[in-house]
Amino acid sequence: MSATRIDGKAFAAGLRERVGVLAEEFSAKAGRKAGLAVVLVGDDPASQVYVGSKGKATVAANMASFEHKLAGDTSQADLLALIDRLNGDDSVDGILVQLPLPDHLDEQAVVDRIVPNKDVDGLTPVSTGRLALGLNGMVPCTPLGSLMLLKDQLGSLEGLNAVVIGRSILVGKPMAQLLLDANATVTIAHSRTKDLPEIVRRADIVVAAVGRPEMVKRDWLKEGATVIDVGINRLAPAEGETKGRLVGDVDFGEASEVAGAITPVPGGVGPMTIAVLLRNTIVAAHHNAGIDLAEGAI
Ligand SMILES: NC(=O)C1=CN([C@@H]2O[C@H](COP(=O)(O)OP(=O)(O)OC[C@H]3O[C@@H](n4cnc5c(N)ncnc54)[C@H](OP(=O)(O)O)[C@@H]3O)[C@@H](O)[C@H]2O)C=CC1
Ligand SMILES: Nc1nc(=O)c2c([nH]1)NC[C@@H]1CN(c3ccc(C(=O)N[C@@H](CCC(=O)O)C(=O)O)cc3)C=[N+]21
Repeated sequence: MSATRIDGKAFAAGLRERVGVLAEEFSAKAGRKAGLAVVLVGDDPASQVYVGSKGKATVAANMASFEHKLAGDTSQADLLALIDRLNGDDSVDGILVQLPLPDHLDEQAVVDRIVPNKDVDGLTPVSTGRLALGLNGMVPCTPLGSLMLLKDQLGSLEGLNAVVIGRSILVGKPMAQLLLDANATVTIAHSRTKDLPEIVRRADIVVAAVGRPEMVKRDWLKEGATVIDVGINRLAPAEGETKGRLVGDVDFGEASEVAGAITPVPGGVGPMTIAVLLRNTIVAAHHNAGIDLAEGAI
């Protein structure tokens, strides 16, 4: 049996298209474009690429993109001062600080400084608290994009056993919360989990968000399971390659033989993250400008 390949890239393109239409209408009503500011500290080449592609996608969706690239030795005070400036700038609707930050910076203090109504990454205490309480609010992009793919694939998630591998604030925890809200039965696994393959074998839904290349193997999966591979790992270049291959946390070749459906890397969750970031930004822009956006409009 060969699994259905879940085409995140195509789903994301559709979402970006709808965001683009809403953004066009927003500009006409508000007399300004919706704006997203992305802050990058240091010159990690992979992060540079993400920031560049986010910027292009933002402009393509009829929104304004503000990129702030700061030196790797930027001080906490200077970074907080930039956040304060963006908080007070009416042309900025969303602020994303690319994580991880260099070690000398206090990540949570920086994220906490973002005003909740511009928290398009859903990482401030207000956003995480609202998600925990089941209230409307900004939801982190990768988990929300993953949930969209799951609902598209499966319809109702009610009563399904879901195993999330990883418990980060950015991915694992909010993913588990969303699955719980969708009435799945949720298990969260992490680096101290015992008998991980056995736990994963019980799952109808597996979300892998670990950061370990091709960790999840064929015999970890129940026949027909739906697999969401969040991992983005760059392998070392093979002979004759200049750049190593990009792989997920799941061994795609093996898993495809048992899973019912699976997201590829690249072309799965990654493009959804960017599309949902734009979606969150247009939602924030409507709130910030006091313009109604119908429930379920996007
Ligand atoms: N596709 C996309 O859009 C995105 C992809 N990513 C990718 O997703 C992956 C995870 O990202 P993120 O959540 O930020 O990573 P973190 O490093 O913050 O978290 C990794 C989690 O995996 C757990 N873990 C580590 N090793 C094991 C193991 N051997 N067995 C079980 N659990 C383990 C850790 O457990 P513990 O808590 O005990 O340390 C931790 O909870 C990365 O590859 C990242 O690049 C991230 C964001 C967006
Ligand atoms: N505050 C914060 N929020 C984030 O959401 C965040 C972050 N920090 N730090 C880094 C991770 C990583 N991340 C990705 C987004 C898109 C792709 C993506 O589009 N990937 C393409 C391939 C890209 C390529 O070829 O390099 C794909 O999977 O098809 C990947 C990874 C967001 N992150």
